Amino acid sequence: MNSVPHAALQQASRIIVKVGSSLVTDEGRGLDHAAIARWAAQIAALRAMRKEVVLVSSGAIAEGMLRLGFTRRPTDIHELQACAAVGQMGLAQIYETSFHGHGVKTAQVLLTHADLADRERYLNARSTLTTLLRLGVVPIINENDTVVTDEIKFGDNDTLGALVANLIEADALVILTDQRGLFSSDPRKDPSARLVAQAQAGDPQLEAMAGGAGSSIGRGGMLTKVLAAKRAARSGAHTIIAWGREEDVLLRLAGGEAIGTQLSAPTGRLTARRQWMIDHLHTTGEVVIDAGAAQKLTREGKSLLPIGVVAVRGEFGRGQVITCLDEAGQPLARGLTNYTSSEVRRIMRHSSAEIERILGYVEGPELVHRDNLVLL
Ligand SMILES: Nc1ncnc2c1ncn2[C@@H]1O[C@H](COP(=O)(O)OP(=O)(O)O)[C@@H](O)[C@H]1O
Ligand SMILES: N[C@@H](CCC(=O)OP(=O)(O)O)C(=O)O
Repeated sequence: MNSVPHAALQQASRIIVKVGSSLVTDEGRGLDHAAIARWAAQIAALRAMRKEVVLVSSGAIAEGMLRLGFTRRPTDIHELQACAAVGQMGLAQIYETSFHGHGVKTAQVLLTHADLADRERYLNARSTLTTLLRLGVVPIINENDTVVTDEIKFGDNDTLGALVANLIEADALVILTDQRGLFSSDPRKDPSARLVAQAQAGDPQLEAMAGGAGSSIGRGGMLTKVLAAKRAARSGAHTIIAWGREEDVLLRLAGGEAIGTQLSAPTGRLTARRQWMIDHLHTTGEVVIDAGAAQKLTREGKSLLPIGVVAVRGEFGRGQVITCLDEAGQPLARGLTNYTSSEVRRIMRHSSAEIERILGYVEGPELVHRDNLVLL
């Protein structure tokens, strides 16, 4: 056991756990009920510690191949999609059953890269996932293989895990795989390979160490995991790569034990988000706010509510960066808007309690939440 503590999971309150195909399907032999039951028990225990967990599970294609009698991975994309559709039924069923035993509800969420590239869908996916978490549900995510073609396909679920970590601003991404972590070279090929216990996510040396998938079941190998860690770090999430069959791996990580490889994010989440907004030089929309709202934003660290808005300039969509100006036209802040320009024109000068009556729905009481706001 490594004596250096891994604080990432101990301190995390929102965690993405990704499990690879070879683990889930016992190297393609079929869904590994015992292993899945162990992860479900651990995730239920993490939830009892008030940690929110999202599970990204691969294995649909491998399980579908088995169920449909393919002995080799099909090369035809539609056969692969058919396998994924069949196998996904098995995944949904086994996760639902395994978590049910612990009184935990699960939800199936199938996503494509295009869903997260489109701002509107991105925001919807984010709202759905955070709502599920708030309701105490464990979302089980996989790629929506049925509708993807090569160019819009997530190459792998490691990337999907990182995108989801970015999407809901998770604190940690745990990638469970069939090796004990990242080694200095592929341990299947190099018996002298050494485990890397800790490194900075994004360190270019890691990419040189990581090779492709060592089995015919997995897809991305270690390279996609190292790149996923780099991507997750952009929103401040630390990544841990560990062996999924390690006893009580999630619970021990949550206890601060060093298991596998920790790839730390160099900057905090808010710094990264705020940097992104500051970098956003050209905003298409502006809102003019009254003196009271300006005071709340600049002096009291509060969110911007629709009641403080006196004018809307330009057109903007939900989730876009807008500039907040005072009544003299001085830019005060920039932030991500929860409402479109036409919605703001209808709800400005109204209290947040009136939003539902005016629009028929509520995206949130704030026009720009404090966490999504940067002062200029
Ligand atoms: N530097 C490395 N350290 C550890 N494993 C590596 C390395 N380079 C390549 N690999 C291979 O990556 C494989 C894990 O990736 P993959 O097969 O895609 O698993 P998963 O299905 O869990 O995503 C390992 O079995 C191993 O053979
Ligand atoms: N959506 C695919 C995921 C494929 C994939 O990324 O596999 P892996 O490299 O094992 O995580 C499936 O469920 O089979």
